[in-house]
Amino acid sequence: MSNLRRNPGTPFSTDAFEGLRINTPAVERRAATIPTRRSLKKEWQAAWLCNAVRCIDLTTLAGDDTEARVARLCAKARQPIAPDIAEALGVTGLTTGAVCVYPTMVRAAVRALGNSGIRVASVATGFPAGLMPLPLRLAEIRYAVDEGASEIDIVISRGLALRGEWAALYDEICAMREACGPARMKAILATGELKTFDNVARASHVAMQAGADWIKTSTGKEAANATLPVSLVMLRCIRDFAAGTGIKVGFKPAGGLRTAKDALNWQVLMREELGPDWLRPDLFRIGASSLLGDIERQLHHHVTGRYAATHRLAIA
Ligand SMILES: O=C[C@H](O)COP(=O)(O)O
Repeated sequence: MSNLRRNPGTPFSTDAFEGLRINTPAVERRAATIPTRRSLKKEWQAAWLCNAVRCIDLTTLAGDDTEARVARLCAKARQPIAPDIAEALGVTGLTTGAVCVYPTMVRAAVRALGNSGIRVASVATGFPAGLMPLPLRLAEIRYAVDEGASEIDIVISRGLALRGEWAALYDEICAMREACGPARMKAILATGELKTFDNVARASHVAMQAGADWIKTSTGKEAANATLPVSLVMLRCIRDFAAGTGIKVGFKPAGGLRTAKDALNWQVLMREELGPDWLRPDLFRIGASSLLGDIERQLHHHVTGRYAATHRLAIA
């Protein structure tokens, strides 16, 4: 995975989204075709599922998180599928892309992951609501980076987006990007709270202009999480931003992704909208706390012809 790719950002400009009007029925029609576009069978399906594992931000963001739970999660990130299944698939060295935790759990994750190369992502900026004074949100980013996080998942101020205060939103995200220092930044738009696709598109552009390395749909705590239509809107913005600036920004759907079929659908969407470059972990992450179990189940079925007993799939 490249450590070098960063989005340097661009000056703030409303040109990219001023006259923008998203055609909602067209977005919904196109998104509805995604699950039907490719029939991924047998070896192909197994390969795509292994790629999904590589791109997972294996997540625990619960009020009762403990260092012991984070250590178990990290063990799962290091060995996401059972060794016998990995061997039968001819896959070696498979890990998840990152683990994603609260700031106070970063140190435990760094310790548990050692020199595995798996990145530690931390949410910050008053996740999930972001309703804290800006200096405190920036201090939280710095704390997580000091603890060892190499990726920071910030939440945007939904109020600024809902009021159309795009320049103020840009300034805030720029300050967050600066506070991240060397850590790469994912900007969570919380699309379920932005009301319209037009707002989702505008917030996507503003976050990319402000230097987000990935744009991310949801915290997993909103009433509406990642959907294919909202993802399609964000991917079209990523495509336009890349066309206009030459800068490739990554995408992270998150929240409510639980099934192997979800993992396949989102990869098909990425492939169709942005091409194969965007199927690598430096440009694509799937944020999920309970997706890996079903992927493992499907891989087990692929190898053995039967589904594994639940106790074999103890976590995630
Ligand atoms: O960033 C990741 C999300 O919090 C995960 O949401 P989830 O628990 O619905 O998978």
